[in-house]
Amino acid sequence: MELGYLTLETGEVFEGVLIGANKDSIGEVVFNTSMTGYQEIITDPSYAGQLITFCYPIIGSYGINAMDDECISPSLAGVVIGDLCETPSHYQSINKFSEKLMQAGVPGIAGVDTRLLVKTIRSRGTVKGYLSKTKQQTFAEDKTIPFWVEKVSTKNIQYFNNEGPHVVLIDFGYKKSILNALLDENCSVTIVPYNTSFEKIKALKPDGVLLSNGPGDPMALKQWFPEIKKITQHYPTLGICLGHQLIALAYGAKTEKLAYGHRGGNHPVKELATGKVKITAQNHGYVVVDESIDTQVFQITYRNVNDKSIEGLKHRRFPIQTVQFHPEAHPGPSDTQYILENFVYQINSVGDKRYAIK
Ligand SMILES: NC(=O)CC[C@H](N)C(=O)O
Repeated sequence: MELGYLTLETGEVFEGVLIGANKDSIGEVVFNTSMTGYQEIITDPSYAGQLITFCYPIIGSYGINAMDDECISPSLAGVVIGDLCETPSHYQSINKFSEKLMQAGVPGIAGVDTRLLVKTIRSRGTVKGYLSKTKQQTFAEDKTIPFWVEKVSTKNIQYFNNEGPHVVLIDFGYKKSILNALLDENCSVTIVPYNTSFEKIKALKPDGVLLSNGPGDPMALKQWFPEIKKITQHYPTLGICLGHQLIALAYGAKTEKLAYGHRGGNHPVKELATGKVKITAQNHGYVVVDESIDTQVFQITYRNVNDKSIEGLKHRRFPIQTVQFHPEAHPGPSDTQYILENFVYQINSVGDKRYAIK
């Protein structure tokens, strides 16, 4: 085992042993508080370019299975973990965590005092980190921010036929479990690249449109806001995470970066209509700014219980709903899975009622 270092741009150095792909890596150091679901997390395209620190102390204990990948080629910058388990025990396990990283070309560092690292990020805010065999003395001033959505979005249109309503899924870096949730609801799904125009989407004759999650700053997609607005005005629409932010921006709202983001499977969110609190899966660094919402146009439907930030919106005239959290719940909890079911129900009620409602 070779020693390695995670150097933060603020100067702190964390020592550990290198695991996974043998390469240096630079990325935004973020942390995730989920107690399970490391496989789904490392394959979630929304983490593109980020170094994920797992708060849960042991990673790898139930191995890697054949079903839970969220994408084919993981795009995260690397992982930072406490204890690495190299002897997984689960009847569905086909691989070890460290082998999965190696195969995916993702570097990592284990044996790190992740509790101290998370405390550091919480006091400093999200910082850049450098993962390497050596301690990094200085950080090169690299001002170019990759356009991650373009890197992870599909290049080709993909079709999934089913008996139910036809949903166009705009891929900003979609998680496979969003597609699976739609297929479970009997939908036909067409996955299209992030930059598909309104006219092209219209030609596909959708019954509804879903704007997916995805990596990076939503403002990187500024030039597409007018198209997004047009699309949402023509079809029942659901926006998830980045999709939620893009719809808010397309209607003139603003987004801002959180100090250290919301990432984990235990984030409480209040449904304002009922006062009920749902425990949600989250993974985002940006939020929609409260004061920037035109409340004549959008109703705020959900709020984060911890910091009161906006977690959901509903258009007052058009059938548009958005959520900042992840209703596909992969990894869980599944408290808000009904949002995807309601979306399909809404498509059926808005449409020509051809389809039986489950
Ligand atoms: N999961 C997502 O869609 C993340 C959205 C966006 N990239 C953010 O960090 O806020």
